[in-house]
Amino acid sequence: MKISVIGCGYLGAVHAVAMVELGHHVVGIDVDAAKIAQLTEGRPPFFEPGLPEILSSALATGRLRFSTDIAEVAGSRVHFVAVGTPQRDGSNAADMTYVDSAIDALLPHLAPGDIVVGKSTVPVGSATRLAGVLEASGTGAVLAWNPEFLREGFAVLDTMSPDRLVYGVASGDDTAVVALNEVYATAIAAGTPVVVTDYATAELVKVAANAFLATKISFINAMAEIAEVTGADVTQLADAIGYDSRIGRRFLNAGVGFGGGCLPKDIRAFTARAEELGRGESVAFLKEVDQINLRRRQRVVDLTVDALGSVVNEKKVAVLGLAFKPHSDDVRDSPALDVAVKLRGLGANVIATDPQAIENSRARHPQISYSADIAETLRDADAVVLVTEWPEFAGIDPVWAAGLVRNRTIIDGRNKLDAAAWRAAGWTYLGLGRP
Ligand SMILES: NC(=O)c1ccc[n+]([C@@H]2O[C@H](COP(=O)([O-])OP(=O)(O)OC[C@H]3O[C@@H](n4cnc5c(N)ncnc54)[C@H](O)[C@@H]3O)[C@@H](O)[C@H]2O)c1
Ligand SMILES: O=c1ccn([C@@H]2O[C@H](COP(=O)(O)OP(=O)(O)O[C@H]3O[C@H](CO)[C@@H](O)[C@H](O)[C@H]3O)[C@@H](O)[C@H]2O)c(=O)[nH]1
Repeated sequence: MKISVIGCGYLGAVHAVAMVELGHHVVGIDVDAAKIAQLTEGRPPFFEPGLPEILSSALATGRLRFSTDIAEVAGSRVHFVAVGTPQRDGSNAADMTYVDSAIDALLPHLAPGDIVVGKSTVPVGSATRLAGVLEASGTGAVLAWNPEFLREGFAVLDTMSPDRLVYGVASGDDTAVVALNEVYATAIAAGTPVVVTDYATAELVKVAANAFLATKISFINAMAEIAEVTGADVTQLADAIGYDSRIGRRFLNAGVGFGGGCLPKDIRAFTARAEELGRGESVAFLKEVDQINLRRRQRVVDLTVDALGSVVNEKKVAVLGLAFKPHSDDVRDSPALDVAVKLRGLGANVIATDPQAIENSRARHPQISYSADIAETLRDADAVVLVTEWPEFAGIDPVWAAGLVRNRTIIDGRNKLDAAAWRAAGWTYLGLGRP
């Protein structure tokens, strides 16, 4: 099938390439000429494990091309819209301007029978409004909403083998269902469940899933706050409640909290949309989820300041991690980068390292010092803070690290280190929600 993908960021680039792997012909469109040039040369504009390999093999098939010219979508039957929906400036709501302009740009190039498929995460009600725009255009194209659930760091795997597929379609619209079943034929044949529903349910499935995940993380972080005043150990608590299969152990890792380009902005946009709908109270708890999450960042900062004896100025703090999670270079709303920025703001001499996220961090926060070298980062540090649990950091030998720093204090913002081993090497080890 001939497919277009509008928006080639973290979601769209992976989606475009994966669709070629599934046997389709794909054109990827983006307004960012530099991104399109890199993709055309086979260089992903961001770090995603496995993407360089499948991008090269997809380009080699001759069935993948990238362009800034939206007219090149002509001839495609299915048009995926994967542009950003970031938090709007000065508000919690989602910024829909990129989706709106992508749809407007598509209109002149659509033909009867074309399917426009939204993948971006949008406020509930958007698809109905956009279906109206398509209908009024007289192009004969129809709209479906097919939210995406991929995780960064596992984006290729999640796109090729999703847990489920959700299609939001207009009542009685079989054409979109048939077309999407053809697009995802390989995954469906492998047993991926398909939920065919209305627009509103599809839109809500996406934000409800992220709201649930964010709530689960803030729940365990709330328990960490209680553990901190009672001497309990939140990691053992998580293990013990996680054995209950109704609860499950996944997403119960207490620490510096969630970040990224999805969970934080999606729970805020959901709250804003519910308020617009007059149902703010139904999801008011998500504001608490957000607050608990942000308090954890401050907790790491406070622990570090205490460890420095409250005199932060000119003290050297080594920050291990900048990306919002391992296996990603994404620093959007990253708790790790936020902690580094806050400590720098208090006057500390912050030096931070990350296997992939230094460039993105430097572009946003040049006031911080960066090093690609772990030893250089640790050398003469007055305190060490681990905020992204890259395997490179979890594997640091505490005896080796002890020989580099000025003061052996480590704040483990992800509860990933072996506390006993670090203490045995002479370190003051401070976890979150752990005695
Ligand atoms: N990143 C993820 O893991 C993920 C997963 C599921 C859903 N989502 C959702 O997918 C959407 C995209 O997220 P992302 O992380 O890929 O964002 P992103 O910022 O990485 O990518 C968006 C891309 O769209 C391009 N763009 C903007 N306007 C355009 C236009 N009019 N025409 C063509 N291209 C345009 C931008 O230049 C950019 O490259 C968001 O709604 C997000 O919530 C993201
Ligand atoms: O127990 C946990 C699990 C995760 N996190 C943090 O939560 C954030 C989000 O992690 P994750 O959900 O793995 O990353 P994303 O790539 O942002 O994926 C989420 O957001 C995407 C965009 O909407 C969805 O598609 C995915 O299904 C959803 O998991 C990261 O900062 C993690 O460090 C924790 O603090 N504790």
